[in-house]
Amino acid sequence: MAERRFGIGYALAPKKQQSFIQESLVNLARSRGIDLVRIDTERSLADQGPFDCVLHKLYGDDWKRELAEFRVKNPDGVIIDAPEAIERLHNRISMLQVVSELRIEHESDTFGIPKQIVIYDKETLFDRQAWEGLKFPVIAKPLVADGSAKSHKMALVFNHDGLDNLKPPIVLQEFVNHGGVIFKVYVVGGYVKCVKRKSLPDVSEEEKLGSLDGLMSFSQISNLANNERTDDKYYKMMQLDDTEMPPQSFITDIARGLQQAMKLNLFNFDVIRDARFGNRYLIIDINYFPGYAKMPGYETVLTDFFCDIVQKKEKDGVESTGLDSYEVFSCDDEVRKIVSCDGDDGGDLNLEEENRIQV
Ligand SMILES: O=P(O)(O)O[C@@H]1[C@@H](OP(=O)(O)O)[C@H](OP(=O)(O)O)[C@H](O)[C@H](OP(=O)(O)O)[C@H]1OP(=O)(O)O
Ligand SMILES: Nc1ncnc2c1ncn2[C@@H]1O[C@H](COP(=O)(O)OP(=O)(O)O)[C@@H](O)[C@H]1O
Ligand SMILES: [Mg+2]
Ligand SMILES: [Mg+2]
Repeated sequence: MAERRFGIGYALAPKKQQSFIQESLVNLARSRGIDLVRIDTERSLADQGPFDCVLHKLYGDDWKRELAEFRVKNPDGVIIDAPEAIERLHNRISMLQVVSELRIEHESDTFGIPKQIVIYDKETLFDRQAWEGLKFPVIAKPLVADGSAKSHKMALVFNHDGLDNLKPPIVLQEFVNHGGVIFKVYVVGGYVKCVKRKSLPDVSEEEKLGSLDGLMSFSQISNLANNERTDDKYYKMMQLDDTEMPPQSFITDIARGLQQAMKLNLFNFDVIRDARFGNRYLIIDINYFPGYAKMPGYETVLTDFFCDIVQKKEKDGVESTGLDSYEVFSCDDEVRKIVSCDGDDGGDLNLEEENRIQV
């Protein structure tokens, strides 16, 4: 009998497609019975395929409608992941709210998020009362995290003078010294991998007091222009060798907790270790469908995941995958309100190029 083959359609932005859909991944998947097929976003999704599974990272209501139509016409198809679940990550407040709701006990380590406030208008930005409990320096982040270059444009703000350059809606988050190294935890279904990356350097007491500009801007600090991130040379170059990793079981528990709470399979989160304590970890960012190609052995990890999904679906039906795509996650009205901020209201830090941090 001919081997049963499975079709997985992918809908990705061109840059993402280029980095993720590598020949090595396509070939490995094919050798294990899975055909990765590009979805033509100019045509109706429901008219393409047939797909056992749809993999996607696209934004907007049109795309959500395409997925809804696909779901109606293909009740057996799996959508990874549900657009409603992904939307939580498009807003830097709702993104981290889920962390505060996790209950994980660990003998020696604790976790949380940095102190932060959301600012919707200039008036509140300069209102000292709104700032109660928050200390300089702070990082100003655009409220919306929609994958645009603008949504990654941040500023380290040292004092009130630095506030003039900010354009709400923004999140102001306390900057926490963490030894210049960030931990990125990649999750693919049941797989969890933690790697080290370069981060912003610590800020000394003198720098806190002496900054003339009041603000320095930066963007995507943990991403290098060159691609050599996974080998020994990279770690030496970045002097990451000496940094101790967080306990694996602790990180895995957080990853599983986040996965269950968010109902997502493909994401990563950024963690820093608070230099004041050494056993206190802070989650600062969660990203949907991150740059997996940077993960060592990504082809095998992703192919294993694809096989797992289609086999579960084949054996026990779509419900068994745990990926019923239109299950809307429960959230309160406030979250619902702030996650639905489409359009050009994502805040813009409006920063001068000369303020860029050199690392
Ligand atoms: O492109 P890459 O490989 O740098 O991946 C980006 C991620 O880098 P990471 O894997 O965390 O190092 C990146 O993570 P950070 O936000 O930089 O922590 C984002 O996930 C980014 O997606 P988006 O622009 O937020 O939609 C990711 O960009 P897209 O590939 O999804 O455009
Ligand atoms: N609260 C914080 N304290 C210290 N450094 C931070 C903090 N928040 C962010 N950073 C630094 O800024 C970088 C970008 O912030 P992040 O929230 O991850 O945004 P992005 O979505 O663009 O990756 C992080 O990788 C880290 O180096
Ligand atoms: Mg990040
Ligand atoms: Mg991010």
